[in-house]
Amino acid sequence: MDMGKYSIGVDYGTQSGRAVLVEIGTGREIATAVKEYTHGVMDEYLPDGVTRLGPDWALQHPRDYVEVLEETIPRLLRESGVRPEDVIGIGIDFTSCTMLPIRADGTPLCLEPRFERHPHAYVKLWKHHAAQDEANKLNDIARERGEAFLAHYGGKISSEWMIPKIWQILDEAPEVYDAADAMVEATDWIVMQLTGKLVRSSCPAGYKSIWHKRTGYPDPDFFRALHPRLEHVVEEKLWGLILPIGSRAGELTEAMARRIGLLPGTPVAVGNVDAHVSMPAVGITEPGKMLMIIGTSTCHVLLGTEERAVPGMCGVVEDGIIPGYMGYEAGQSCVGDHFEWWVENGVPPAYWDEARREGIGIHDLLTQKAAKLRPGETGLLALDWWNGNRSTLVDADLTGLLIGATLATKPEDIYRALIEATAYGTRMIVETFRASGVPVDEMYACGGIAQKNALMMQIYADVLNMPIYIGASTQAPALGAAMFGAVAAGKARGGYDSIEEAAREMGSVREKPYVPNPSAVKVYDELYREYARLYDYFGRGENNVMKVLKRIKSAVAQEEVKTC
Ligand SMILES: Nc1ncnc2c1ncn2[C@@H]1O[C@H](COP(=O)(O)OP(=O)(O)O)[C@@H](O)[C@H]1O
Ligand SMILES: O=C(CO)[C@@H](O)[C@@H](O)COP(=O)(O)O
Repeated sequence: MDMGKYSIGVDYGTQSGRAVLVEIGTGREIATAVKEYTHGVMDEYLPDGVTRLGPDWALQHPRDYVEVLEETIPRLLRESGVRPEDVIGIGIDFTSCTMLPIRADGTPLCLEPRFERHPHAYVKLWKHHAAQDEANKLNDIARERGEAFLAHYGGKISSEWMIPKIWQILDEAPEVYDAADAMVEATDWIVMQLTGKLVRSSCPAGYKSIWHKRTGYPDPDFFRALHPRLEHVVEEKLWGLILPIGSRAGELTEAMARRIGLLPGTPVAVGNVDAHVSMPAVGITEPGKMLMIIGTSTCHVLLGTEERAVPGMCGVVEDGIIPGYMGYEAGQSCVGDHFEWWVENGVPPAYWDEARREGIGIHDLLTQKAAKLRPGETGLLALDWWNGNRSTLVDADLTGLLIGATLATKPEDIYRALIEATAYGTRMIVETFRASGVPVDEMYACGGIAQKNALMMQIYADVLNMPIYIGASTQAPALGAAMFGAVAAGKARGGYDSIEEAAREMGSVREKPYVPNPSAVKVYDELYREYARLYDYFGRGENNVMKVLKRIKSAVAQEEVKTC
């Protein structure tokens, strides 16, 4: 074993935490460890198995996040033989806005006996969409008041973000709101567990908490207009130093060092977000190159030189991704989740048997079968809104649509149509950026699915009519987090002084991109035009049937709760 220097990155995804130990200088991933969350995503019941959650809820358990550290980091050290003194830094990235109410010392409220059966005391996962009413009211009020911040967020604040989630807690559980000394992003909370102090990251603050590098948070007047008790929400619940990404949040405490096998005093980077952190891991540090991080959902991140208003984007934040640039984000709320839904609910036993016989996963079986179909052959077209629309409509109340099914439609036809729908959704986002004056010249992809599903990447190349470059790492977010860990350590300790330097040495893409096939491009152009018509028809108010159905469903659910 040579005595190089190493950094650890921990990527907190939707279903698991993944840690990598990376060699400084080469970006070589020496060891990887994955821990599925013990409680997974809680969307029906609390851990007691009886406390029922409402529609659109999605919670997590904060203890699972600490377990990830305790299990994966010692495993990395054991398997690699790397000495703790050669680990010069740690970086974290997380899904976002994944948030929780805590006491001032960092204790999550859900760990207190008084609150363990209280849904609002748990972590609200990014895809918790039950704050849509609050998001709608917030957007109406912000529009009426002519709030300038709306332009930084594509004209709408999403129900996935911090302020609607805090407001939902206040509306539905004022006792939890009162007991919370702070509301924090999970990325900042886990960094607090490592360092013992609360430091907020400028990245989620900028994208998810309406914080701006130059102007700070919105005025108390705005918050008072939402709810009188929110007037001082910033001082009361969002306090804490905000540091830019790329800085050091602090050092590993004695207590945590003992639990995870590293040395106390190891530098810890300011927390980051899983999408944004991936850009340097793919080696991107300049404008015009859009990166798709494809997993449970997809995030699209892009650098620009000017702050433009792009309708329905998630946001533009100065220094939000790479210092010195405007960082743009857009996204799709379900991509892998979309395929998972189909696999779990629509695929007959015969297909599962076949996958077992062949010794492959069900996704691989469906992908193999779908790959035999030509573009257009299924006769199907879908809208990719099974978990709402994150960009460009920013509406969690939109739902899925499949059109063209017949008695001859097969499971792989639908699987392919769902893949194609996500590709059209991405094309809609790319076209919206371009139409708003933000160039998108090249496309990149990373994340679990980009690595696993070649058919899907080929369909994206064909639908977008652009080559798709794939990040070389199988764990791009964790690699990016490790790179930020190395920057937190700094050159003097064997790391880097800037993320650009780290990206040059440690970030990379696979040699061969997926290239568009001209005959497929032609068919997909025609199908995309139909997709765009359906998108406008169901998404921009001409036909609100999706919302009507949701309203009826929610009324029935409330009726059921009353009669229980
Ligand atoms: N071969 C595959 N093709 C398409 N989707 C897949 C495949 N294998 C798994 N998935 C989907 O990928 C998602 C998990 O993505 P991943 O990037 O591993 O995790 P995360 O979203 O937690 O970061 C799941 O929703 C699953 O349905
Ligand atoms: O919204 C963001 C980042 O802004 C993501 O954290 C969220 O889409 C979840 O990502 P994953 O699908 O779990 O990779």
